Amino acid sequence: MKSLLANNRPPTVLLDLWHGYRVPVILSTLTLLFAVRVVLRARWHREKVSVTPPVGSPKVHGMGTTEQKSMLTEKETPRILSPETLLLEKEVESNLRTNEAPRRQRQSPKRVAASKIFRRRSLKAAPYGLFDAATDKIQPIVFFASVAGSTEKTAGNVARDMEAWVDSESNAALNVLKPILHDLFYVDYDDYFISGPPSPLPNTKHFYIFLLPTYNIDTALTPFLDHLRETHHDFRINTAPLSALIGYSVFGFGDQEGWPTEAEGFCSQAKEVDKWMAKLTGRKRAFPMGTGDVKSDALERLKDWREGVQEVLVEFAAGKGLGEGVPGSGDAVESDEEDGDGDSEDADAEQSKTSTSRRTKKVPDTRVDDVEDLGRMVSPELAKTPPSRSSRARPLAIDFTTKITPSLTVPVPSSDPKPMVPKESPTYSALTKQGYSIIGTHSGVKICRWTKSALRGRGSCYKYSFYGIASHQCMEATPSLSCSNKCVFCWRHGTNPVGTTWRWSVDPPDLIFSGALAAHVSKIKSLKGVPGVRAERFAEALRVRHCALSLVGEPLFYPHINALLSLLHGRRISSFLVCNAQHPAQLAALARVTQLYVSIDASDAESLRRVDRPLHRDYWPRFLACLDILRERRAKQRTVFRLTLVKGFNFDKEADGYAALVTRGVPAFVEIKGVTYCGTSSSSAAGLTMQNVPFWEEVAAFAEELVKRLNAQAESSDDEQLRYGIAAEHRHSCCVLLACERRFKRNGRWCSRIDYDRFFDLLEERGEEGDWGPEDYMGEDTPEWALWGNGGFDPRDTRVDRKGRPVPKA
Ligand SMILES: Cc1cc2nc3c(=O)[nH]c(=O)nc-3n(C[C@H](O)[C@H](O)[C@H](O)COP(=O)(O)O)c2cc1C
Ligand code: SF4
Repeated sequence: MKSLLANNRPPTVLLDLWHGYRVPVILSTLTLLFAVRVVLRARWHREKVSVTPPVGSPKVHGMGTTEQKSMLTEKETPRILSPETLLLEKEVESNLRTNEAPRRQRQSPKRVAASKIFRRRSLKAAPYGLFDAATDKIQPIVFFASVAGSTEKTAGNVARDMEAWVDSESNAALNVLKPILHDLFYVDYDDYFISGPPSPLPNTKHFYIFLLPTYNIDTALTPFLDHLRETHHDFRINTAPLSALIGYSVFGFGDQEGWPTEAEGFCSQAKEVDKWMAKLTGRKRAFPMGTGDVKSDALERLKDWREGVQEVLVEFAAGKGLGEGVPGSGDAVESDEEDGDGDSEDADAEQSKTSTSRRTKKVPDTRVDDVEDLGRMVSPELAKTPPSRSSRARPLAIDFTTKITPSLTVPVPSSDPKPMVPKESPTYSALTKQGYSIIGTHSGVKICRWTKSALRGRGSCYKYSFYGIASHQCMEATPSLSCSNKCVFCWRHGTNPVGTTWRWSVDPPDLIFSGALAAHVSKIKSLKGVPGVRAERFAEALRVRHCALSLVGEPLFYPHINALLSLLHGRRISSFLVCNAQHPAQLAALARVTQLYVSIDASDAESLRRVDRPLHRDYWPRFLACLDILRERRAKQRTVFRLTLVKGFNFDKEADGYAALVTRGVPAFVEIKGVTYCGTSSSSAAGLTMQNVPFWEEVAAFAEELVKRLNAQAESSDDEQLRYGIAAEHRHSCCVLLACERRFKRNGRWCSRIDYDRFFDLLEERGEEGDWGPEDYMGEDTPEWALWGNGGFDPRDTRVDRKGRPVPKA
């Protein structure tokens, strides 16, 4: 054993050495290994960044990947930038122009890093969103996306056109900068779509413009939409992180050959971007989204839209901001609830009661502006009695409604006449709260729900289906808020003044005309941010083409009604005037209107008293006199009886009575419409509930019944003028149109529409008293979709329910 140990001496020495130095050796080795690992790790990371581009990035020339020609032009080939260069580029980013080299692209869904929220703008807290016209400048940024290249090309043209516009002499003083063009595939979303871009120059405020195609397949637009959605849903980011922008607008390109309607996907991605941007900017849609079909009208529509956006920029530059009124909405589908409050007598609140369900509505209005109303509210009995003279407001001035005079001379008002609706009166505040603009002291204008609906492509009123009235170009107005009836179904009970005489000061017609037009256009402008408003309809809506003098009150009450009509016609604005058949003298002296209506709310005296609750004691003779005037007028005017059916009040067994009235007045048309329940206190006091609203089937059956009786009379009296037929329907507002067959059927087809241009030409050429009549300005045939049995909904539009959801086609 000893010899073995002697022979093994060297290992013992090694062991001793190990024991003596093992601690420093182990420590040195560990240190060395750690150092090698650190170095290797650092090198590995650097290589990964440069060799493998982020997922979805354009592939880089000379980096071991192939070039993607379709997405990248030569100029746009990304460079690998040093951190210093990146910083520098960030600073000058806003000044980069078209064809800027892309820095980075994200195509994969965005991952939210915890640090993201604390970036830039929140710390800088720039006074964004507020635009100071004296010091600030607007920087438009045109973002586009393109796969096949057409949008890219168009976007370049848009940027150039805008640049030329900025450079033009007339805009020299505008503080709008030349637009910057960005391809959405290459911008870093975090830079532009979390808190708005950094502003390298002081006082620069950004305006985003989007030009987007739609693809129903995965493209680089998909991650962009994901980014917008995720940013909106990220609870750490405030609800409107892009409110720093002064505004935005979107234009979508699509193909209607493959995707004919929006419901079928036309421009759906542009619509999505528009929706998310509304949310992220806190409703800063500055101009309605435009759309264009690349195979037909895209360029034309784009031009109109661009000009609209430029107008908005001019307004911004002048310090007017997004303008007054509706700021738009971030809601994906906006409820139409606001519209359900009964916008107008003419509003035709959508009520197709084809189903069996009956909605009940609470009775909202308890305002009392008139002592008469109070009495009637507390006592339904009192409501049935005509008002006593003593209960009427004094002073009783000239009752011009009984003054038989062929001319509409201004009545001499009582001494010291007062304004009908003074600014400080409760009536004024009640009406303005309901959305009326009061013009002068006795006139009003209001945007009806159909105008809004048509702007959004959600359907027009029955007057479009029947007569071709473009609802978005229609102004609903009245020159007299006062009325001599208190109809049970009137929307405005308790808010509009009543009386049989004009006892107020009189405003001149030009004040009413220009005031109404200005108020209407300003209200239209305030709708530009509302979701779904169509750019082309918005642009058209700024040019008023029709005026419905039927809002509330009695237009014939206004002493200068003829002068007002002549102002309208002078601007080639058509006039549909609805009167309550209580002012025969004024009706007899009325100048030509495009279409003249008389409300026929009952078929006999007792029923008329219950429904219209007229203030005139001799209401029935007045009513009949008006029918006789209409008969006289029928060769010169398009005359219409408007029947409003109220179940339990005026139509259950009255077809014979109405047939007799039609025989007396022989109107060109009879409109039959189910009442729209307005739920006001006075209507409930009169005993009106939802039960009084007829179903569509009931209205349709009544129309058929009336036609049968009229045609029987035509047979028995051998008078072809009494032969009527059902020319059209608008089922979703429960409305049917009867027309005189002899006059309004051409080659076996109904033609209820109007040639408005021809009407104005005839008025100019042959004059007011000239020998011309309705047949001379008869328009196109009634469209197929509006004919009896076809529903009457404009196929260009999309029907929605009250929550804004598309209604499936029947
Ligand atoms: C595969 C494919 C899917 C498309 N999907 C839609 C669609 O869902 N809705 C639509 O309106 N247009 C659709 N289009 C039409 C494009 O949006 C339209 O051609 C657009 O101009 C393409 O723009 P770009 O050339 O800039 O990529 C589609 C086109 C293609 C080729
Ligand atoms: S006629 Fe004009 S105002 Fe009347 S509901 Fe139709 S669009 Fe509105």
